Amino acid sequence: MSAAELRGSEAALCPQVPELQKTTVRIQQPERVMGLIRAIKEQGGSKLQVISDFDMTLSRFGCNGRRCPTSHNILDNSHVISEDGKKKLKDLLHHYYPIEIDPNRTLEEKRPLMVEWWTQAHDLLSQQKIQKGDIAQIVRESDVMLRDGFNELFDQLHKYNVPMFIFSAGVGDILEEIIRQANVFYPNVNVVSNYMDFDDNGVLKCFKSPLIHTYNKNNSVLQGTAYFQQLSTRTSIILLGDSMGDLTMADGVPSVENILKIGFLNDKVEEQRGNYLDAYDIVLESDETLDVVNGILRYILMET
Ligand SMILES: Nc1ccn([C@@H]2O[C@H](COP(=O)(O)O)[C@@H](O)[C@H]2O)c(=O)n1
Repeated sequence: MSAAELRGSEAALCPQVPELQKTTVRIQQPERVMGLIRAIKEQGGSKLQVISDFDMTLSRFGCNGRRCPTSHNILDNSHVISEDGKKKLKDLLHHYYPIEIDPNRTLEEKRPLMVEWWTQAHDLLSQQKIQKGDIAQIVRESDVMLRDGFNELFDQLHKYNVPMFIFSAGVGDILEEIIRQANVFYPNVNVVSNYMDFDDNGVLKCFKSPLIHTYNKNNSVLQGTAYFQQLSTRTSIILLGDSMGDLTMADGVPSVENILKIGFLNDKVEEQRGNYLDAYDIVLESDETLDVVNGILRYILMET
């Protein structure tokens, strides 16, 4: 259902979230979505947690017709990578990215190929003698942008003590630096991602395991992190993602009562729309903002 259709019907059920009438919003089951939002509000902020992907979900996919970099791309394009290294990393991207987003391949087919991509990219990066001390400058010099409205998102969650779990197949050291430089790395934010392993001289030697790629973002890589167990009372979840792999990010959470899945559909919109609408409760098409997420949170967290 388009936003225009929603405007005349189910949107009226939830006039408190006017952002749902944006033209970028698509919802297959509006009544279910409104029911979920109301149920999460009834449970209150003390029962809520947000689980989010980072690259192309909290960060922007594009700006003025140009692609914005992922946390891997930030490193790949930086001054610390040799020309030969840059070429090899770009070749990998051009080969594997179309596979990652191909709606005609199964996740079973994609998984081993994603392991190949990440492993080769991490090996190449580990040959580049990247210094830990260079990370802040690399991020500062990059074209990365967080989505419009990121300040309100992080500030609201911090203000109401809502835990935010960022589960990313990107590079943890880079994404942490991005949110640090944006001044929103609050104590309620926790990150699980691929982290670099530096030697005693602060030079990158390898990446720590487990390797997290787009399609293993689930319990299998969270074993050993006690994070979700500590949050067993947080039974309402808002999940934010941009790929079909992000849908399993909450699999390790015990006793989930309500989960609202919001998906950013950034690329190959026409081809992927059907799958996204089946999988996500709310789909945001080519929307570079966090307006809808902020609107829903404002409604849920506002004191009545
Ligand atoms: N060498 C690589 C590997 C992956 N990417 C992209 O990073 C994204 C990270 O995954 P999330 O699920 O956390 O968003 C992924 O979508 C890959 O396209 C890359 O740019 N370079």
